[in-house]
Amino acid sequence: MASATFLSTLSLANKNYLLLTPTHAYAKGYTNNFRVSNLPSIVVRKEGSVRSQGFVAMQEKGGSTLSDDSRRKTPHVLTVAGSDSGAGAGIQADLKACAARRVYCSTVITALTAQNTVGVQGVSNVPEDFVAQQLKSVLSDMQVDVVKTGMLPSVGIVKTLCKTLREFPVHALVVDPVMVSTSGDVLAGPSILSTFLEELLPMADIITPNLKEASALLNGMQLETVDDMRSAARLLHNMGPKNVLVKGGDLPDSSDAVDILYNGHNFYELRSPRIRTRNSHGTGCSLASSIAAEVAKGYPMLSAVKVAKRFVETALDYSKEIDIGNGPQGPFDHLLRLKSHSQASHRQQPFDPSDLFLYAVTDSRMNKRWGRSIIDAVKAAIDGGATIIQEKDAETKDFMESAKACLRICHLHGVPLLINDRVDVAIACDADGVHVGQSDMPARVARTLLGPEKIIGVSCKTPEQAEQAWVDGADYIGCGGVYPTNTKENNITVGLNGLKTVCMASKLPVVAIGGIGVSNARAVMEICASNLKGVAVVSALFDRECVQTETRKLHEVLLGSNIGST
Ligand SMILES: Nc1ncnc2c1ncn2[C@@H]1O[C@H](COP(=O)(O)OP(=O)(O)OP(=O)(O)O)[C@@H](O)[C@H]1O
Ligand SMILES: Cc1ncc(CO)c(N)n1
Ligand SMILES: [Mg+2]
Repeated sequence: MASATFLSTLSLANKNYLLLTPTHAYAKGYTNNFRVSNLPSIVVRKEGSVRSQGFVAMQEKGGSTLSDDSRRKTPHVLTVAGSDSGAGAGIQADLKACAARRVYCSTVITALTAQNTVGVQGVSNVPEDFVAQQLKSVLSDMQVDVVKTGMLPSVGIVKTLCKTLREFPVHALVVDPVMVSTSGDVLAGPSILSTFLEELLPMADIITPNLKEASALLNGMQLETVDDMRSAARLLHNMGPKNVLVKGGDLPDSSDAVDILYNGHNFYELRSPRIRTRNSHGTGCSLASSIAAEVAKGYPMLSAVKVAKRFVETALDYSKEIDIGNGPQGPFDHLLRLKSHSQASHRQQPFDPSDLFLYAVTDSRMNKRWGRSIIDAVKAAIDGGATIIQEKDAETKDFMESAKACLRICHLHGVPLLINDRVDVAIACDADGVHVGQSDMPARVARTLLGPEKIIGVSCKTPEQAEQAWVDGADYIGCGGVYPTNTKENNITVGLNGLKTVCMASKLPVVAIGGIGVSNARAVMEICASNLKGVAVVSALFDRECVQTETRKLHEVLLGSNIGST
């Protein structure tokens, strides 16, 4: 480990990183973005985005390998909420959701509720000074990344919380402004509204009201349509939180579960099919805790909300058969059936759209032609500056072997590995995700199989396909062929215009593909769409004698352009 006052520029593959120790991160003022007090180190990318150093094994300037795996920080959420004796919502839901998302969760209990599937039979608030004592116990000792609030039943408790948070600042604050349970019982009365609005909301990184709560915060405004939800999100954003998620679980006559996320610049309409189930008690608490969990892992807010929503949807789907209690709303299952999904507490590599910068797609025929193994090809591409790798077309048996070997190399260098088409191979080797074409398994089905956090890319040629990719939960779009190519037979060329049309039509990040190389990469970038994040290449890297040299040349061209920087 580098010395405590060490600050240096590291070169990893062709990327430059700054290695900052905790001392320096504080000194540099990065603590607002990332809580680093017991992180051994953080990596700050050249472009400025900050990442926790989860899987680090990197080459230091002097040549020694830093391996911090054993000192990895556990992501930590503190929930400040009420207990639900039925254990579907409140503290109990938060603990289960965080456990399912593999994040540590500590608890400050604000109230006890006697509650079941019928409704809330009683509430007993925890005395204010004892809430303060619990907060201090946790925050003064444990390294909390994110505080998530649920039921805050009195003005005194809200004020105590705000005061304590000013004393012990954390990386992020997720506020679920719980007021009324779905059964209609009051959990926090109207008297707390003004303190919520004046003190708590302005401190929040995100607030997650349901329709009734959004209406209560907005003086009884009627909310019945998705447009109303957008207006509410904008008005709530004016009250100070950085992000607003208006949840539409209770939207009448909607076949989809629609939520609106607004960050002050963009609206994101997040849709998932409405799961027909009685077991939906606690969805709100679980969603907010899952958002907190993903933010604690280092996800940006939009990704955190998307992953959290997918998790709630999957859990609802898996809970349809549960039969607990006699009331109208049963609890859902956070853990039991979800265990089949990846057990990792850290994603090896949270998806960052800038990873699409130089996207290398391997090709077994070309490797054969040039007498190199796929492993050598991947190593050379990464050494040349490739930022993401997609492994393509091989027989299953070889594919598994080579995918595992490539994964090790990729992860050593912080480069994600995606598998082309084969969701089964991606699952079997725990790759970072898949890329599917229009005639492959639909992205929505791939998402169900892969779980909420894996990366899914979809090939799209039209705005309609791009829209479907978003609806299906894809993370990025591959658009092309931009130019004619020999790699893919009978592939329709969309040209620069087609590429631009798809970029303009979608909020998803886009990588351009098809006939791109050193000579024309610049022209591709110059279409200047802010969501065009990079180029994907096959022949220009792998149908050449020296993969590393070709990758490096392309890397230089891309660096010289303004790709992804707008
Ligand atoms: N039947 C459903 N199918 C799919 N998603 C749903 C369903 N019901 C709710 N959701 C989703 O669950 C999340 C929580 O939303 P909801 O509106 O239910 O919150 P809430 O009313 O605060 O929940 P709670 O029941 O815990 O009070 C949202 O992302 C919403 O879209
Ligand atoms: C304790 C508690 N918190 C939150 C909710 C909202 O679902 C609930 N029903 N109970
Ligand atoms: Mg609800």
